[in-house]
Amino acid sequence: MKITVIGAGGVGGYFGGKLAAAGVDVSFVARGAHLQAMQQHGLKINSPLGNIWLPEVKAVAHPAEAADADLFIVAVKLWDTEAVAAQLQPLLSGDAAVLSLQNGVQKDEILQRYIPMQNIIGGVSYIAASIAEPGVIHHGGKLQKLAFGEYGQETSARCEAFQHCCQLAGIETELSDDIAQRIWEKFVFLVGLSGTTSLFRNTIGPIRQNKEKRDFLLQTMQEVITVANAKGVPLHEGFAEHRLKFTDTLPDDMPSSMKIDLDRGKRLELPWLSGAVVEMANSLNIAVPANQHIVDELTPWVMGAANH
Ligand SMILES: NC(=O)C1=CN([C@@H]2O[C@H](COP(=O)(O)OP(=O)(O)OC[C@H]3O[C@@H](n4cnc5c(N)ncnc54)[C@H](OP(=O)(O)O)[C@@H]3O)[C@@H](O)[C@H]2O)C=CC1
Ligand SMILES: CC(C)(CO)C(=O)C(=O)O
Repeated sequence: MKITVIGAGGVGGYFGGKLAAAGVDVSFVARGAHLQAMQQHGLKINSPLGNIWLPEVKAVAHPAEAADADLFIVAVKLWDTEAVAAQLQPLLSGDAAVLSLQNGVQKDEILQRYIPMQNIIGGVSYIAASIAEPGVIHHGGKLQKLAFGEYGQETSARCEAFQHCCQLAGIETELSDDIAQRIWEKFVFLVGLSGTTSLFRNTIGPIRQNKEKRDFLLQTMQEVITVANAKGVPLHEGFAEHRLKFTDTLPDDMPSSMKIDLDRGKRLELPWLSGAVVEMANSLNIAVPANQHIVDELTPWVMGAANH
């Protein structure tokens, strides 16, 4: 299977790098200093699961330069989804697949504006990773899992082929027959973690150890469940507690990707995270005060520090 990874940052650089290290044919679409570094020195991944150095990787500036892929993995920030979808539109032929590993419950709707539904595979990624410096990915903790699957279909040869590649690379995978549900399940946890770590400007450890902040984290996740249920996505009330227990298994120093963006003065994915919860809740006449508070407090930073 030939794979083109668009966005070689925390998610794309890590998972693409692991696949390339296992011998899978991977091309990376990157930009700026990161692209230059990858072209000159390859890609490094520093990970508690073992460091990787790929001295030579295929790194290009545009998906058209790596268009003969069976699978395109989208791993740019949500701000860039639409631009990438437009770049991909003329390149897709036959059953070439597009798999977004981005966060949130709206990414595939954005892709669908440009890409036929039959080309889209649903997916979700669990990892804490970021670009440490151009050409270098830092993986924090040991979490590294992908769930993916066809929408409305049990499985497919292309999903099975990708699962095989992930298995070769030692990536934990779940080939899901209900990927829409898995995306919402991740959304519950993600909105809690991204909202609280950014709001309190801290990693998960001190937040979950403080009763007030822990309660706030739980409430944030409960609100997502209320919205999900109102939209017909079945998540039981106890699921927030379940996810809170999951956060207890994470390393103390784990941030969220949005907290890292906040620290680095970059744009925040807030509009698709707590922002989306508030928007959906408003249209359903539901109160989501915890998520509203997160949105109110972080909105001044949403376009990055330079615009604050
Ligand atoms: N980081 C994490 O731990 C996790 C992140 N996610 C989600 O995954 C998605 C990606 O996040 P993350 O990996 O953190 O993002 P990063 O910012 O680390 O990486 C994205 C990379 O893509 C580049 N890029 C953007 N647009 C293009 C383009 N058109 N062509 C080529 N390169 C491009 C960016 O460049 P530039 O910097 O110049 O914009 C950047 O280098 C997000 O939706 C995030 O929420 C999900 C799970 C975990
Ligand atoms: C919560 C986490 C770390 C889990 O993968 C994540 O998706 C993110 O911070 O973007």
